[in-house]
Order: sequence, then C-alpha cells, then structure tokens
Amino acid sequence: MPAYKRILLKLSGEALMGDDAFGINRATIVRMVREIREVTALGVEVAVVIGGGNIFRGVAGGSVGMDRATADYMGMLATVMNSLALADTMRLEGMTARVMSAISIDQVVEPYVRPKALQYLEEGKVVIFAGGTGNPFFTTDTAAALRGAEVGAEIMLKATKVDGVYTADPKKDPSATRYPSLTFDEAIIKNLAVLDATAFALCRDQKLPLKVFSIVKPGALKRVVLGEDEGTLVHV
Ligand SMILES: Nc1ncnc2c1ncn2[C@@H]1O[C@H](COP(=O)(O)OP(=O)(O)OP(=O)(O)O)[C@@H](O)[C@H]1O
Ligand SMILES: O=c1ccn([C@@H]2O[C@H](COP(=O)(O)O)[C@@H](O)[C@H]2O)c(=O)[nH]1
Repeated sequence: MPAYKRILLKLSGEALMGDDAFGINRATIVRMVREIREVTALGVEVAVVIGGGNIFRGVAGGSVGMDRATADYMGMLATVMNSLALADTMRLEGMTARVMSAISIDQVVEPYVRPKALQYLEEGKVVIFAGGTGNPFFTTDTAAALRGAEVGAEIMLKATKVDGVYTADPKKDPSATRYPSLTFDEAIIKNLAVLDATAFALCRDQKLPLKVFSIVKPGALKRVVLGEDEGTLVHV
C-alpha cells in the first residue's frame, strides 16, 4: 500500500550521465524510468522535475565570464532536453507522459498550465515539468518545490547521487554522517547544500515534506513510496 497518492519526484540531471562524462546514458535513463513505472503501477500519481547538470549549469557559465542570466536560460533549456528524453523513454517503456515547459518553445513542448497538469495527473499520466521555474537565478530544486506545492503533492522526493542528507557534503568529507530526519530550519541554519536554501524555505513555508534518497540504489524509490525506512526525511 503506497504511503502517498501524489508525489513530486525531483530527478538528478547529473545522475543521468551514469558513468559517462556528459549527457544521457541510455541504460541509466531506462533504469530510472522502470523504477518510476513500478511506482505508477501502485496507483501513485507522479509529477517529475529533472535537473540539467548533465548538460549545463548557469553557475559554470557565470564562472567563465558569461552573462549569468543567459547561462541560466541555457541551463533551463538543458532541462527541456532531459525532460523530452525522459518522456520518450517512458513512451518506449509503455507509459504515458506529458512534458510541460515554464519557458515557451511551443513547437517542441506544451506550456505549463496548472489546470491541465492537474487533469493529466488525475488521468494517471506522468507530468514532467521542464524549464525550471522559467526564471534565471533559480534551480530545478526550487522548481520542484514550487510545482510540488502547486499540484498538491503530498511529498517532494529528491532522487540524487547520495543516499540522504549528511552533516556535510559526503563527497568532500568522508567523516560526514547521515541524518535519519531533520527539520527545514536545521537544514537552512546548517547550510546543508544538498538542496538550495530557496527550495528548503519554499518546502518549509508550504509544509511540503521532503525526502532525499539515492537514485543509484535499486528499488529505493519504491521503498520510499511504500513508506519504508530509506533516505532522509526533512520536515517542518
Ligand atoms: N549536507 C549534504 N548532504 C548530502 N549531500 C550534500 C550535502 N551537501 C552537499 N551535498 C551534495 O549535493 C549533491 C546533490 O545536489 P545537486 O543539486 O548538486 O545535484 P542534483 O540535484 O542531484 O543534480 P542536478 O542539479 O543535475 O539535478 C550531492 O551529490 C552531494 O554531493
Ligand atoms: O528555475 C530555474 C531552474 C534552472 N535554472 C538553470 O538551469 C540549470 C540546471 O538546473 P539544475 O537545478 O542545476 O540542475 C541551473 O544551473 C540554472 O542555470 C534556472 O536558471 N532557473
């Protein structure tokens, strides 16, 4: 029995690379999609936001002298590419997905219209929100919190390369330990960078709980959805 009726799943763009240096690794995206399919088969309504870190991040452009807003628009376009790849992989795996973008590219993808997104979710279609928030200086974590709150998701699930929230970045500090749970205020005060502060604050203010877990660990998404002990819960 799933613990949630509707979820907002934030998928790491960077994790899409698998063992490659850039872009979308075929086996990795297929594996991610099959994990999502298992959850939809439980009757859970799934909305997805996918990052763009496997292609481009605005901060990288900014650091080499690019105009930051321009670089951020490039990052948002990267999330559109990942969203299209994800929806197409879902199609190949027998699922029905709709991509809705926060930035208009009408020939390629339909625009984000909230009532339409709600309709798709009620029909059991997976909705993939592309283009982040549509604004520079934000991240797809914030887009996920925003869309999660808008569509009334019961929880935001951040599927990333680490298996939870740690006392410090575990990729840089091997002595860091994992929290089983913590509050949004603790995460913000301690500056825990697994999510940006804007996203943490939006989840907190909208009372949208957050679970951080590993996208690399097989079956972790299903265990989270079944309410089993997996990852780190961040709550009000
Ligand atoms: N306190 C912390 N606990 C856990 N991870 C942390 C912490 N601080 C920093 N991190 C880092 O945050 C990363 C996850 O967030 P990040 O936004 O960089 O990636 P993502 O969301 O998975 O990728 P993308 O932006 O491409 O979607 C982890 O891989 C980890 O190295
Ligand atoms: O609302 C948003 C969302 C994203 N961006 C830009 O896109 C890239 C990729 O997103 P990640 O969350 O880092 O995966 C991000 O670095 C920003 O440059 C944005 O500007 N606004």
